[in-house]
Amino acid sequence: MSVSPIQVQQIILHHLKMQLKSPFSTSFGTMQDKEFFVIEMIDEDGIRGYGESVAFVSPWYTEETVKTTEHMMVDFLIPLLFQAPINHPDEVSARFSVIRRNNMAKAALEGAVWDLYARRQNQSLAHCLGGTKREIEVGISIGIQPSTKDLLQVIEKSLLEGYKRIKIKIKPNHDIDVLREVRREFPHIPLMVDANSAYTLEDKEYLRRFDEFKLLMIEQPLGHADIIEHARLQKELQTPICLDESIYSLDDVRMAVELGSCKIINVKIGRVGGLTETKKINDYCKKHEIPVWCGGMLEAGIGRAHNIAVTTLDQFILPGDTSASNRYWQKDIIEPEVTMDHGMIKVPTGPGIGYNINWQVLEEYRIDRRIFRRER
Ligand SMILES: O=C(O)CCC(=O)c1ccccc1C(=O)O
Ligand SMILES: [Mg+2]
Repeated sequence: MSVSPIQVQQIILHHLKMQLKSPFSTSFGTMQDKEFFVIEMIDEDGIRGYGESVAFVSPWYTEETVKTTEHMMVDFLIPLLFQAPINHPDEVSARFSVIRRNNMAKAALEGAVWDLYARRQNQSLAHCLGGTKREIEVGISIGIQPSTKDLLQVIEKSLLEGYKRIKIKIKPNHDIDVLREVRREFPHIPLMVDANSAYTLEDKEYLRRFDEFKLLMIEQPLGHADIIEHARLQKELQTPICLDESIYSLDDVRMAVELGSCKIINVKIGRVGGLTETKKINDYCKKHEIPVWCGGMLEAGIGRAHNIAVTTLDQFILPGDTSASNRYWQKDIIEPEVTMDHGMIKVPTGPGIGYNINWQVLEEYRIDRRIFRRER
């Protein structure tokens, strides 16, 4: 165990490209694979911490991309980390605050600092964050399927596998008819929808019809940056609105809660800029009795492990999108892989993220590697 400051000596960016087991479709389009960086961070004692970037190749979900992530890390954020020792990972977001936004780039590096810190303490990341759960509940996010028949089959299979709640992606002309059939087949399952910003306030009357399906929530129906119109919509809906794309920070959460724009928050570590900001959102939402859950970005094992750790925080009271490794991957880059049993994932207790890197698999998927050293 070490209480001395962390001096980051070396950062290696492993650029990976992994094929999804099956394509994932949303209101924006279809993804066949995931490209991202594994961040390997090494301190003076040779102890290593790992992070994973979550931005996609194209900026459909947020403005960040794989390329902007690399640019931000290489030209701005990594130099800031080398500049001075870090007493505690909570300092990293403050140090990064001289750079505007680019939250996913920041979170990827900050995640590696947290893992490194936890490993130096010989404690689990979940413990270092203040999380207490020993296992977490797992929901599934099901992409838009070729037909409703396919969707019903995927739902059936997911229920048999034990998932605790079902989320389906919707878009205009692929919503109420689909929901009617899903509810006919599965009248009582915990069900929610995610629109990824596919509607506008002009659809208000139409969206009110969703209330009859007794959904747990409707995720991000309106504009990706909108807070005001979601507040107008929430007043008209019984179904709770959950914000995803609109939430970049604790300040956004505060505005949304104060204006009544949503009743539930989806937190993605990358979108809000890291684990420290996630902790703050957890604490604020606890005080204001707003349920929180952890969203997913089709992460490989390292990102998945960070999601598991953060879901152990006390206000993460709804099942999230973080599933087992085999939900998306033929082979994951960690060992052991993340597994699910009866809709639950056991939180690892080993140091840091609690999983080891499977280097053989990682190297199979690696398309590039860049090494950065601190100048003395
Ligand atoms: O299973 C996952 O990792 C999350 C799936 C998902 O819903 C999603 C996947 C990619 C981009 C955005 C979203 C979303 O939550 O809106
Ligand atoms: Mg979403």
